Formats: sequence, C-alpha cells, structure tokens
Amino acid sequence: MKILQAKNYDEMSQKAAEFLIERIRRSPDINLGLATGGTPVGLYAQLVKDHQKNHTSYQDVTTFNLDEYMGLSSEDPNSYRFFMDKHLFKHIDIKKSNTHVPLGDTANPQKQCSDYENLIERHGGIDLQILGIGSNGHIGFNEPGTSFQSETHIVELTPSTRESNARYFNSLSEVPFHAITMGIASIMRSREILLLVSGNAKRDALEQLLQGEVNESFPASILRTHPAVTIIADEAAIGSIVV
Ligand SMILES: O=P(O)(O)OC[C@H]1O[C@](O)(CO)[C@@H](O)[C@@H]1O
Repeated sequence: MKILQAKNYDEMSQKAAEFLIERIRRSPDINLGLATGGTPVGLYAQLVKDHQKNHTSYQDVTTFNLDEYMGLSSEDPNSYRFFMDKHLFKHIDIKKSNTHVPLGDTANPQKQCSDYENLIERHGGIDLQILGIGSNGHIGFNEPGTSFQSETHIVELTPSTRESNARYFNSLSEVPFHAITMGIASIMRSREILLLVSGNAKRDALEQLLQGEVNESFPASILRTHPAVTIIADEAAIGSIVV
C-alpha cells in the first residue's frame, strides 16, 4: 500500500481529485467505483471545480456506487443516489444512464444484489474504486465479521454505524436498519483502490489497517492484500502513527 500524506481535509480532497483526474484523462472510458459519506464530499467538490475550469470530460465514464440504504427511494434526500446527484453527477457531463447506484427500494433485494454484481461484470469490472473507512473498519457497508468472500449483499447495520450516520437524518429513528452493499470480494476485484482517511476519529481505524492483522473482524484489513492500494490520509488521521 502506498500512503500519501495531506495537511488537512482540503489538501486530501485536492490530492484525491488530482489522482482521479489523471486516471480519467489517461482512460476516458474508465469505470469508477464511488463512495458516499462525509469523506469524499470535498473530492467531489474538487472534481466539479475542475470540470468547470478545465473541462475534464465524463462523457465516456461509467460509475458504480458501493452501497445504498434499503427502503429509501432515489428521490429521498438521504439516499445515496440523491447524494451522488447532488454532490457530483448533476454538475458534470456524465450520462445519467452511465451512473449506477444499487436500488434501495426494490421489491426483490436478492435479485438486485445479483443483478448489480452482473452489471459490474458486464462492464468489465471497476478500474478505480474510491473508498472511505468506518471507525469500526467497515468499507462500503461491510461491517465487522463480513466474509472476505462476500459479493453484493444485504446487511444489517450495526448500532454504531446507524448512530454515526444519524447526523445526516432528522433523528436516529429515521436511519434505515438495512443496506445493500458491494461485498468485500466485489471491492477487491477492482483493479486499483484509493482510500481516503480524514480526521482524528479515524486514527484508530487507520492504525489498525496499517499495523493490525488481516482479519474479518476488521473488514478494511483485507486491503493489505490488494496489489494496488493508495491511501491519502490527513495529519489528523495519521497523528503519531509511523507510516
Ligand atoms: O466518510 P464517513 O461519513 O466517515 O463514512 C465512512 C464510510 O461509511 C459509509 O458512509 C457507510 O457508512 C461508507 O460509505 C463510508 O466510506
């Protein structure tokens, strides 16, 4: 794993945007795996700024998001489809039909899982996957204990993940109990991975990722076995960890 250090959240977002833009310019028909949550918001803002200024084109880019809450429609302001439209898609020249987010309000969740996995495969897989990390080591919505062999599946969110994501909802009771997420094996099939880590609340997770064992009790630890992972972490996340 390669680690790039940034002074703060803004510099991490800027470096992440430069990383992505370089890949998009090199391969204009790249398949990107995208993440939601607080971490990549600054990255998406930088991509929008660059699109307006330098006209980086997304006409041939295809995107696959990691996850979605079960029970929320794409029009729900807390859905990840809504998040992606708001922070990125509606500000760039990407074709809506090239943007894919798992459906959270499907009548047949199991079919949605296999359909999503097949869709990624039909497109030739993900070239570059963006990831954040949960403080318990989750990636996507793959909570501790998830099998490293897992593909897209339905998960029950842990109380700590529901509590930490409640900040985006009016109250904890509105946070869904289930989500659909790409599995660990799906994520690991990406040819390249860019993990963003910011803030001292993520310091223990970063330390465990860098120095702990590869173990299903800490899902992100599997990244240590991937051949092409870059981490961009800010000083608050790195603290005194020796990198
Ligand atoms: O960036 P945040 O908001 O800290 O969330 C970290 C991770 O948690 C999730 O939002 C899922 O809870 C991931 O998609 C994200 O990478």
